[in-house]
Amino acid sequence: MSEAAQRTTKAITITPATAPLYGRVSPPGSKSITNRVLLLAALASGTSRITGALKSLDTKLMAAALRDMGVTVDEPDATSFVVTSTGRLLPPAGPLFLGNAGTAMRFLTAAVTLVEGTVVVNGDDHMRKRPIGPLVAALQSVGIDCSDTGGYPPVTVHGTGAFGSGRIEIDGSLSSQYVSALLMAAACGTGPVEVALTGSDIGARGYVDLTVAAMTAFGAKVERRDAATWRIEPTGYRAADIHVEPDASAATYLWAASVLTNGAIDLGVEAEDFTQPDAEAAALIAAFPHLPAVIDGSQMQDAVPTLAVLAAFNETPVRFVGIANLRVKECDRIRALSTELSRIRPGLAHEEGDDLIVASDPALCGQTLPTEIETYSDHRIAMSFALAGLKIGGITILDPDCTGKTYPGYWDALASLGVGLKLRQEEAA
Ligand SMILES: O=C(O)C1=C[C@@H](OP(=O)(O)O)[C@@H](O)[C@H](O)C1
Ligand SMILES: C=C(OP(=O)(O)O)C(=O)O
Repeated sequence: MSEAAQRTTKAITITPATAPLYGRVSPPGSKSITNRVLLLAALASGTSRITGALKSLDTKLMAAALRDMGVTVDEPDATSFVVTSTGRLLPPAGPLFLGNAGTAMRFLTAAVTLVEGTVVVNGDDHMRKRPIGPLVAALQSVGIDCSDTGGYPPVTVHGTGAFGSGRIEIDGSLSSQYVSALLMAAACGTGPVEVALTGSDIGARGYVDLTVAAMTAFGAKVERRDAATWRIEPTGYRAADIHVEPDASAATYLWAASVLTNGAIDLGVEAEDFTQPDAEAAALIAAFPHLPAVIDGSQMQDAVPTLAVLAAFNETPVRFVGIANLRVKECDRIRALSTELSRIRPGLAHEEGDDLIVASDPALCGQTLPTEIETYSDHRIAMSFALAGLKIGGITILDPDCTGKTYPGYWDALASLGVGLKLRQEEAA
């Protein structure tokens, strides 16, 4: 956080919607796809043009890290990157700083094995609490000289300029990003690489599918041998021109705002046209206020905060299962959702193991319950609880700028739909 930001505290209070929300809001480009194609373009020799891209903190951190490794990343407009590279990453002058951008941190931890030299990959205080040990162990298992800090960042990698070849096993249960990271680096191997899952099944398989699709667009050859194994040929990557689809996780807030206010927000893209896993949440959101009694969040993890806040206004309670790895996202989201929902109304949500149960209370609509929502520097907590403010008076979101991680224009988007927002900015004590 900048020094100036540390001196001031910001908060936004949402005015409940008194009429259905109608209008057109285009979600920003997909964070997951943008950070994949930025890296793949950097690993390709030539010039790649990326349009429809997300410009947010997470993608700016990825772009900056690539520039630190000798890649030319131009930004001709608000939604484009033009990446020119030799296909080789050069040793950076200092540690790579990746904030709390999980995709940048995990993807680059594997990619910098392709650098001839030592690279330190680090993040902010929040990132240093997000596990990376399984990915480092997998890299070590194929002879890559790297180490983490007690299973967490910073990671130090002594790269040799190549990824090697053969079979690499990875426990992806904590993060599918570990799998994606290995797959993308593997195409730069000295021979075929086989990536095999160990441990329990991974959630968010849809993100691995995103990775394979992005790799293929840049000329890689990936064969899925079975549900837990991929074979990657040592093709390297060729430059490509890519148009990034809108962000499906960002779309969930707009879909939820539509159903909460009985409105119709036009996103300019249909749910079935997304390739990202969170688009699966569209059907559930459309079922509101008759959400099912149990929702398995494992394949739509980033939509769970949206769905959990929606569940507070559902006709019946909802249990969220398959969400254990929400504990190691930007914050412990299970704890954050339970705590902040119950801050609105005691007992509105609680944890049972790694399940989240939302009691649901449609009578909350129309009440005024002044509540300051702690957002834990988590963009999805901020964006999700803003939805509660559409139905309950007095909902204030603390540190609203944290939405800049993936959706800098979120508050402007709500305002453009006629949502009343009151900004409070105070000099920090
Ligand atoms: O691969 C990706 O782009 C992502 C994978 C998911 O993380 P994990 O696989 O770490 O759960 C998701 O939560 C994140 O927002 C983006
Ligand atoms: C978990 C998320 O992002 P990341 O893991 O890329 O930091 C997210 O965007 O919800």
